[in-house]
Order: sequence, then structure tokens, then C-alpha cells
Amino acid sequence: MASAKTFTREEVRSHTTDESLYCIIDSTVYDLTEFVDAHPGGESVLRQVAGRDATTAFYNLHRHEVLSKYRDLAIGTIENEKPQVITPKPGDLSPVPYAEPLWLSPPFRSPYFKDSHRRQQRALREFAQKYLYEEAWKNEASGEYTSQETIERMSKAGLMHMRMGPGKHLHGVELLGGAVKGEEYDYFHDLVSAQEMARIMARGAQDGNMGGMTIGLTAVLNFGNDPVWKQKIADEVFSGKKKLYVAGLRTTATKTPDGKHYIVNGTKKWITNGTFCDYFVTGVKTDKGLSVLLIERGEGVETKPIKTSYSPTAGTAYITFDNVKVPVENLLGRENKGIEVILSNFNHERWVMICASISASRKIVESRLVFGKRLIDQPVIRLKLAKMISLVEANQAWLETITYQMCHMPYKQQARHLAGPIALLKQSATGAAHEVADESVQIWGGRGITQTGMGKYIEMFNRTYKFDAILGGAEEVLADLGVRQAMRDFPKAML
Ligand code: HEM
Repeated sequence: MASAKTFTREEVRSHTTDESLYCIIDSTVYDLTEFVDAHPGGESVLRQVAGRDATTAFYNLHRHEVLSKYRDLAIGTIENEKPQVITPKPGDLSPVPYAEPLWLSPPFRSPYFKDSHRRQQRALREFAQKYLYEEAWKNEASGEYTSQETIERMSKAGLMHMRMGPGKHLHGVELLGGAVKGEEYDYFHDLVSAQEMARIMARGAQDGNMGGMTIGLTAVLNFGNDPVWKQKIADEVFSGKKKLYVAGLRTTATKTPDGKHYIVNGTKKWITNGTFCDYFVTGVKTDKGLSVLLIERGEGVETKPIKTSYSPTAGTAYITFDNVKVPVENLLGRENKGIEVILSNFNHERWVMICASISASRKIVESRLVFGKRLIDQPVIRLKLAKMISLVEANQAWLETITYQMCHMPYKQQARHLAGPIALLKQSATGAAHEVADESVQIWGGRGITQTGMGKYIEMFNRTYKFDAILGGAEEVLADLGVRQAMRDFPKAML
């Protein structure tokens, strides 16, 4: 917040030297004297705007959030002028058209979302902006992993529990300081969680921030054979003390002669979160089929970081199991029937990816609308924006319809009736993300491939959106699955 002091434009014009260098941005006066040498964009650009109004120059290169971060440089405002740019408070909704889903955009209404969803949405947006956003973006640049302090803060707010979707594990848990009761958490709350987290737009950091537990811990909770053992694992992961992810299938497990252990050997090339995980939910080949084991990091488990164009902070790794001794109690589900474990969570996993992909696409539409004001004068740009908005809105509406079915179908029925629609929606959402990513760079030009400044979301989205088109089933596979599932219900009689 700028101090209450006011200046005339004439007064500011006299501060142009190294001893005292001011400029005006959005009717606010900034004293840049001490900042000139530290400015990431260099000193000469600031000297060029010394004593002048630099609003246009500033907003051509930076996101507004930069001014919030450097608010201490603001020393007052221009007499009889009011800043025009809105500085959002943590938790605020965006006033930009189509920047929020319709249920969050008055005067539109929704039959699906209730007060508890709105409370959760607001609390989660505030939490993400206050505690997750800055660190996520810092880690994207440095390659560091989410700090233990943040993980513990998330755990305390119930974010770990929420990531697993509705269920008994939420009962009695206070979520977001009481904004939602664990017992009332349904798939629309789950949608809110996935979509709000995606708005941080630092994709790798978010995946690295315990992203893997959504898939892996579900398998432990649903298929762990000993209630005490699985509660111990769940407590460790929910409290943020241990991290867990899913590893691959190119591994074999042979039982020891005394029947007490499996000996696991093999490798897996791509595993997100792998570098820092403590537990690996791993598909292994056993004598008569596929089985799933929870393997703890220890002797014989080695992870090596893999460099990706996607993100240095996601913890992507190559993992090797070399004669790893795993107790038989760590078997999830039945021996040789691991496919039940693997398939059981596919729908929810894909649905979470859809939520996030649509939300991130929407953030890109928002960026385009905010920064494209002058460009919007051109019909060709309006046409591109119309396409982007339509894709996002159509997929969101389809998502909400499917989510409603999820709220009213037992899990078995979901698997029977929703696998096809979820597969089709996923390929639709990631196909739309491809078009949104492409069009946004097309309109944005060089800034869309710049990692700093106002194009940073677009650059990040372009680098990472493709991940969703592959993860949990490639677009082509899912399209095929969707149609095959539909054909299963095709009437036998000739039409
Ligand atoms: C209060 C005044 C200013 C602050 C606090 C500020 C801060 C920053 C920061 C933090 C960056 C790093 C990139 C980012 O995070 O967006 C940056 C980059 C840059 N700034 Fe500034 N800046 C200010 C004013 C200006 C002005 C008035 C100009 C031009 C006339 C300018 C030109 C640039 C350039 C060319 C870059 C490099 C572009 C990039 O990295 O994307 N800055 N500035």
C-alpha cells in the first residue's frame, strides 16, 4: 500500500538522478533510487523512465503481482488521481469475464454448488495464494522441492486428506480451518480442490508437491490387507512425514522360500516425485500375473533424477530396484490380481487431471483477456478468444455433469457407466488445452515463450500441458476406450 503522501507530476519530474530516482506507475509514485542496481530488467530501463509515467512500459513487461511484491518502493500517489488497476487480495475472485467458472460468476447460478463449496473455494484460493504460489514459482526456477514447512502447513489445513477425494479418511478432519466438514466433502468439493490448486500455474512444482499421493495412497487405503498397517502408512503420508508415489511395471517379484518376503528387481524410467519419495506403490510381475506392492526406500532402492523440459522441481526420476526385500504384508490387494488395484482408481485419477487441465486452460484465457485489451480491437484475435472461451466453457459444463453423476453413483456403478464419458472428456479437455496453448502463443508472440514477466503462465502452460494428454491414458487410447464403452451398450436389435 502506497503511503498517504501525495505528489504533483511536476514534483516527480525532478527526481531523475542516482541520488533520487522516481517514476509513476498507475498514479502511484515509486522511489527506485535503491532498487535501480537490483532491478532484474537492468538499470538503464529505469533511468530511461526516471521522473516519468512508466505505466504502459511497466505493464508491457510485468505482471501486476510484481508491484505487490515490491510494495515498499511505493512512496505515495499523484494528487487528485486514483490508481486504476485492481490489486486483488488473497482469495478474491477475478473480475475478468470468463476467468472464473460460471458458478463463481454472478449473476449466473448453478444447481450443483452449495455454500460449503463456496466457503471451501474461497478458503483454498486464499491458502494457495498466501502459502503455495510464491514458493511454487521460486522452486520452478531453482529446482528445489516443496519445503517441509509448507507440507506440514498443507497437512494441518487438511489438504492431504482432501486430495484423496471423498471418503472415510476425511471423517473427523477439520478442513481449511473449518470451512468444510470432512463428512460433507463430496466430488464437487474435490473438483474445487483440483481446480483451485491448478490456478497456481506452476505445474511441475504442484506435481512435485505430493501430487503422487492421490493415486498411490488410494491404492494403500483401498487395498491394504492389514488395517493397522495401512493406517500407519496413511498417518505418515497425511501428516507429511513420508512421501509416496507410484512406480512402474517393468519389475519382477519372487517370493522367498519361507514365504515371508518378495525379492523385487527391475527399473522404471519415468516416475514423478521419485527423487524424494519414501514409499513406492509398485506394479510387479509375480509368477502368475501382476501384483502391487508398497516398497519402502531402503537397501537396493536407488533413484536418479532425470532432466525434463517439463520441470526441475517435480522430482522426476529413474528408479532401480536391486534385490529389494519387501515383506509380504506390503502386498496391496491379491497376489497376481494387481490389475484390480491398478484399474480401480483410473476414473478418479483421470477426472482429477481433467479438472486441473480445464482450470489451467481457463487461466490462460484470463491472461489473454487481461493483457490483450488493445489486441481485442482486431477481429481475428476476437475469433481466437471466442474459440478458447468456448472450449473451456464446454468442457467445464461437461465436467460438472459428470461430477454430478459421481456424487450419485456408488463406486462400482461409476466404473461401469462413467469410465467411457470420463475417457472422452479427458481427451476433449487435453485436446482443448493444446488449442488454447497454441493460440495463446500465436497471439502473444515472443512473450509467450518467456519464463519471466507477464507471459510466464503461457510459457509454463505450453511447456507442461502436454503431460495431461499422455498421463493416465493417451488421448487416442481414451477416445477409443470411450467409443468402445459406448458400443458395449449398443442395442442388439437392428436399427
Ligand atoms: C516499480 C518498478 C519496477 C519493479 C518493481 C520491477 C521489477 C521487475 C522484476 C521483478 C523483474 C523480473 C521479471 C518478473 O518477475 O516479472 C523485472 C524485469 C524487467 N523489467 Fe522491471 N520493474 C519495474 C519497473 C520497470 C520499468 C518501468 C521497466 C521499463 C521501462 C522495466 C523493465 C523490465 C525489463 C525489460 C525486464 C526484463 C524482462 C523479463 O524478465 O521478463 N521494469 N522487473
